[in-house]
Amino acid sequence: MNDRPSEIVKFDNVGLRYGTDPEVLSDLSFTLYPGSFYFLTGASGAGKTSLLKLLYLAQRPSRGAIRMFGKDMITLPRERLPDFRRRLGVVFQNFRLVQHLSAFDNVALPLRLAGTSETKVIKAVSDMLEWVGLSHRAQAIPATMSGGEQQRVAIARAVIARPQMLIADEPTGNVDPDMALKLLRLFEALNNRVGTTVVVATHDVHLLKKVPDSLIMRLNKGRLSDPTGALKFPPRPENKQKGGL
Ligand SMILES: Nc1ncnc2c1ncn2[C@@H]1O[C@H](COP(=O)(O)OP(=O)(O)OP(=O)(O)O)[C@@H](O)[C@H]1O
Repeated sequence: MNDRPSEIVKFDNVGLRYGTDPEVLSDLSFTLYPGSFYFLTGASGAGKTSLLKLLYLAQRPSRGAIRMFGKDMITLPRERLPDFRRRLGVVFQNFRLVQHLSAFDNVALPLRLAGTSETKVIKAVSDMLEWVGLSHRAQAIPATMSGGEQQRVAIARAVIARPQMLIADEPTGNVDPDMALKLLRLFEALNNRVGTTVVVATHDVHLLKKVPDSLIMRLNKGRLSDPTGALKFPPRPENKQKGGL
């Protein structure tokens, strides 16, 4: 039985200010649908990271309503947030790898937290490291890795447990164009085969054209526009959720 909500995220008139500063996000009203692939674009300082922080529940809005997974996130008790965060895979702009753990153990974290058997962890993490071209760096700790390598570890960690929603902040900012495309294909595979809703913030306009079915959200000085109009009539990806990654 499919008990997934018909919308995964709903923002209604959301605003965000830091302290007493003017709002950095204003009047955001939009819906994200399960299984869709969204790009969030906008100039530096437009508010992309701030919007992603609201999505990955690191920040509460100053006003407005946010529903995620069918629940009101504004009134949700703080102690229930971890339940919802576990459904999300997040690629942070500054990676946030655990510095004393190897690449392998960083990627394994979400599976081990979920109680996955060690045999399955070894297979899944080895396959994932191979996909992102880091098999030979499995035992390296983050401080000895390049920015691009750390970024790939962060991406592998975010997708390994097949989250319901993947939120990625400039996930290809530190890799060359070939690797950027490969990582995008990984997100697409997760989106197509597992049905993960994907939200990727990027400056890179070339990236947008690489995912034909993607929807574009554009931020300009904290306000959202929808240049393709697609957000108003989001596709219902009934043909997704076909199988494993
Ligand atoms: N913790 C904070 N405290 C105060 N102001 C902040 C904070 N985080 C972000 N801002 C301000 O909010 C605005 C939006 O920043 P944000 O990082 O969300 O934009 P962005 O579009 O992600 O930028 P970039 O592409 O450069 O990462 C900026 O004016 C920034 O200075």
